[in-house]
Amino acid sequence: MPKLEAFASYQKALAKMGSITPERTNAVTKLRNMISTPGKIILAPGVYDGFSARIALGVGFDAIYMTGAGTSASRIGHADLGIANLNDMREHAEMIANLDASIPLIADADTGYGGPIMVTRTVQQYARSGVAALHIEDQVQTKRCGHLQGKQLVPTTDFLIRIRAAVAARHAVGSDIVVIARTDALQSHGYNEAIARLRTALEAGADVAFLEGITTKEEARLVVKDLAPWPVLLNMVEHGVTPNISVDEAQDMGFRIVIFPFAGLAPAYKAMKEVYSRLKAEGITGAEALMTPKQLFEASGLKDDLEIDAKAGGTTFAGGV
Ligand SMILES: C[C@](O)(C(=O)O)[C@H](CC(=O)O)C(=O)O
Repeated sequence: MPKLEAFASYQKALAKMGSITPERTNAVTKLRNMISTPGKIILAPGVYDGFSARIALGVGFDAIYMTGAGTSASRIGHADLGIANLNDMREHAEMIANLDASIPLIADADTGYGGPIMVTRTVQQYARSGVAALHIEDQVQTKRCGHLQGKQLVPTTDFLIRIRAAVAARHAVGSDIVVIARTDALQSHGYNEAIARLRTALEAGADVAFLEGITTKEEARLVVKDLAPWPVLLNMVEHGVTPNISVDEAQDMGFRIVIFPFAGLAPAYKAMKEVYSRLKAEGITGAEALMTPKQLFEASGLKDDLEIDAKAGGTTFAGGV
């Protein structure tokens, strides 16, 4: 391969890993372009760690979604109760965003992890880490999953302060990161209050609205209509409080983004539980249908890594692995 061509391909491999900036800007721009494409719906499956992200990236989606619930479960082994902090979430998001920096990562940012100064740090750190969009909500700091009972909210003014801080923060770092305003007000304050909160947040500069815990298809249709022309995200937590709405249905309703937070975590739980239980009971995993170690590593970017090593002139893996 001529030297220049080899260098370009080396740069491309590095860019894919997020080591240089153009692809990162692309992910945000790409996401913004998709959001502004009329009729387009962005489907983002939930990923909760590097492996699930690799698998989703391999299947190929417009974007991927880093679930806070899944991050909490996989990174710190806790339920979604506001236990994962900014550092846990940001580090996780940075790793995931840079597995393939050309695919936009939408990441959960919970409450923004404190007052306006913390929200500013959150947005700036997420943006610098390569995250393309983040959502900030109006629950109290000791938050809980939006599909659990007993949620408590901050007053609208405090929610607005969070959103204002988020919008100002992205300008300050020269980022175009997409700010998604999420309200959890539906459960305790009702539909009208929830819509009013979202409208205020959008008027303050948020790009996308997220009504958490939609309980009926009628409500789903209504939120899109009531907030038009602003883009609205649908959180498709299966077996939570929201009825099952397929991607096609969500598109017909006019949603612009749909996330399936537990698309990876729920089946992973079931599969692991079964195999661990079989191992304990029978002394064998029964893994006949599972992959070889090499195939598993290929799912984790083995080929890309070997290519980087070889292109840089490394000889460690020259004989194959
Ligand atoms: C979207 C969400 O914030 C997440 O962490 O993925 C959760 C999902 C869940 O715990 O059901 C939420 O809806 O609060």
